[in-house]
Amino acid sequence: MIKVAVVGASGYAGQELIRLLYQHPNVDVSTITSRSNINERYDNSYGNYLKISDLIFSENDMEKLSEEVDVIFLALPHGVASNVVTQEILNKVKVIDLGADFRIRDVDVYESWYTKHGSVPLLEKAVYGLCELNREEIVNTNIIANPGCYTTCSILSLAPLMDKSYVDKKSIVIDAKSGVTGAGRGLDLSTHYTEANESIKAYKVASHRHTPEIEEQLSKIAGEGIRLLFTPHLVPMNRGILATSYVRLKEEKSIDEIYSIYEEFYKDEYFVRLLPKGKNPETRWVKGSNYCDIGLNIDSRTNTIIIIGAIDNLVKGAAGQAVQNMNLLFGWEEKTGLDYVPLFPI
Ligand SMILES: NC(=O)C1=CN([C@@H]2O[C@H](COP(=O)(O)OP(=O)(O)OC[C@H]3O[C@@H](n4cnc5c(N)ncnc54)[C@H](OP(=O)(O)O)[C@@H]3O)[C@@H](O)[C@H]2O)C=CC1
Ligand SMILES: CC(=O)N[C@@H](CCC(=O)OP(=O)(O)O)C(=O)O
Repeated sequence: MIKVAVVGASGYAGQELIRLLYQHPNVDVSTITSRSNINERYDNSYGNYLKISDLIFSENDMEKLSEEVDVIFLALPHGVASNVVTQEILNKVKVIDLGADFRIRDVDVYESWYTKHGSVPLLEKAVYGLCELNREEIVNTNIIANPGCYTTCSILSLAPLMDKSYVDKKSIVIDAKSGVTGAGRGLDLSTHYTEANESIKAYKVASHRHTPEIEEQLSKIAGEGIRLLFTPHLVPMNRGILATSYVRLKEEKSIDEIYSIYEEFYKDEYFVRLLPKGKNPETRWVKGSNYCDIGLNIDSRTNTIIIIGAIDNLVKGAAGQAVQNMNLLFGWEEKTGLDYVPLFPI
């Protein structure tokens, strides 16, 4: 049994992590922290833990935690983690950060989309924790940058095509939709029930911070700089991301050819479910699970591949992927504690 701490446990991503960790056979959630709920019971914040957990919030004290646990999960807003993680802490404990602070290797890019980075030397030690692509690097690090929700879905949707010369890599467009939990539990008028329900809107058009994260990872596979268009939308559902990606072909290809590429790329991936030809994912079939469902289509009139990806933003897009990363770090089977049938109906 290892001991873990969840910092930022009062938020949605932190809660989802604790829910998954409670069902993990090798883990004891020994400490949960927050700034605003110190000394309060967890089941006061989240009634789903009644009679299940006696956990009490403590303060965010990284030094103390690094002496007490084997893994610290950080589920904090952007810009906080890079000011609390130090090399001294990483010498004692493994850190899995669910935020964006360690996701982008190029500090200038990070600072132009986010804020000043608090620990630049640690950036090159951090590994981008998209398990399906970076398994070998993940097992050898003490600091994992868990990918963002939109980015997980988009990168898994597009990765198999990135080294193909017949794909026009300047043509990529990603149109993505997210449920409202993607915005966290904090109060914000745009995620107020009456503001978000019965409506769909695009937001942060041509300026969403997941754009450079997707570009950096896809560029690594392509071996050239990728520039793409990414437009997120808020839709009135609790969980789920659906990303529709469009990529032009330079020459004609059949759906069978493209399908074989994805089949081969993901043949050993437990959490990627390539749907049969002619079918496309729906967020309702992945809710509460760590699966990423992918559907493939070709529009022969415009010679465009249309890839549809679906994940649960809180699971494969955050907490589930963080547990998958922990499993890799400790040499456990990757699906340990994550092997659930998605919840339906919900
Ligand atoms: N929601 C999602 O679908 C996803 C979220 N993530 C990432 O996970 C992280 C947490 O997101 P989420 O749970 O949604 O957000 P929430 O707003 O729901 O939770 C944020 C948490 O951070 C704490 N916090 C807020 N401000 C500070 C601060 N300045 N210093 C220290 N702690 C602070 C909050 O508690 P308190 O105020 O009590 O300290 C709370 O525990 C973010 O980085 C987000 O990008 C990643 C993928 C998907
Ligand atoms: C609906 C909604 O607001 N979603 C969030 C993305 C949440 C997420 O996963 O991104 P990070 O991990 O990078 O925060 C947003 O667009 O900012």
